[in-house]
Amino acid sequence: MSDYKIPKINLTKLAKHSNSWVPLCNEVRHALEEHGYFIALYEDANNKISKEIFDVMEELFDLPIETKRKNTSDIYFYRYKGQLLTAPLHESFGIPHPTDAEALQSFTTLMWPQGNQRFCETMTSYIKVGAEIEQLVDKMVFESYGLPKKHYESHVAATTYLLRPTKYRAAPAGAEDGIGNVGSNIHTDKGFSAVLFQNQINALQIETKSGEWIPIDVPPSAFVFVAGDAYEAWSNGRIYSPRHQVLMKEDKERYTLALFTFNKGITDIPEELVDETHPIQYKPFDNFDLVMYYSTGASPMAYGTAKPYCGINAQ
Ligand SMILES: O=C(O)CCC(=O)C(=O)O
Ligand SMILES: [Fe+2]
Repeated sequence: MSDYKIPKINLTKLAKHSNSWVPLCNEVRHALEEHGYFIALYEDANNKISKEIFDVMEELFDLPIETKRKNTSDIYFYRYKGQLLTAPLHESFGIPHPTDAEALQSFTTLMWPQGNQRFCETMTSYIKVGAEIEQLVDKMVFESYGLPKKHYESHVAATTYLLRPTKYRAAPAGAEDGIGNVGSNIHTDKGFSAVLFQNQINALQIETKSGEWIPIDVPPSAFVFVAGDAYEAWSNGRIYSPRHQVLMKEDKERYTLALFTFNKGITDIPEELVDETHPIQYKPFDNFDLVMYYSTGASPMAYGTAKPYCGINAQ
């Protein structure tokens, strides 16, 4: 591997008026423009995320298959996925609007009609921290671009969350790399952002702009912030939505909690992000329609959807 350095940014105890705020905003923006992701260290989360988080995930995935399949939705990413031919190690759920206590409760009741208070409380401990990180990062990106406040306010008003608890089984012994050990096939994310929190099993790989695959070594209790296709389009192509995949190399199962954001309504490309060196590249777009476009097979899984869906002069 080249001398590539995984971007790591410490977001701990960031006071908006401290001297480090502006340089750190620039560092966050730079990481997302150059790498499309960064490892977020966020010690404010210490002791906030319940120690039982991966225990309740195990309990969720141990439910009978008929129960798990009750997690349905018209939206592709919002439902249970498992027993996939192309990613046999993968299983995941979609919990829409998890920041809303009632929505989380309704998922919980669907899975455990008798109730499961521990699941709700434990998940909430992650959702709060994940949303805090996502909001902080977005604020930093918008500020770093010097955008008028109204842009950030309308972005916040349009943000919706989706939590995907995901389990990857360990690959069978002797599994071939990229075939038998696939946890997630090569893809880009279709929303604005993903905040990932994993048990201590590494398996995520992210592609650099120059086509190199980097295995992401995530320090314990750190997060990975990944930009998606909607962030790329919104930023007029400045932010990079990296291709990534999950390849299971250790003989232990892996759990990830992925908190995604998708914007509702029409997202405009801020005119401040268009200039001579960055001519307009994307049309205003509907993030959920982009998801629909992708899920009906109009653009291949292994590539970004921003360009084909709302790119100007798309090929
Ligand atoms: O499990 C991970 O680390 C990544 C998951 C992922 O890429 C996704 O759910 O879109
Ligand atoms: Fe992803």
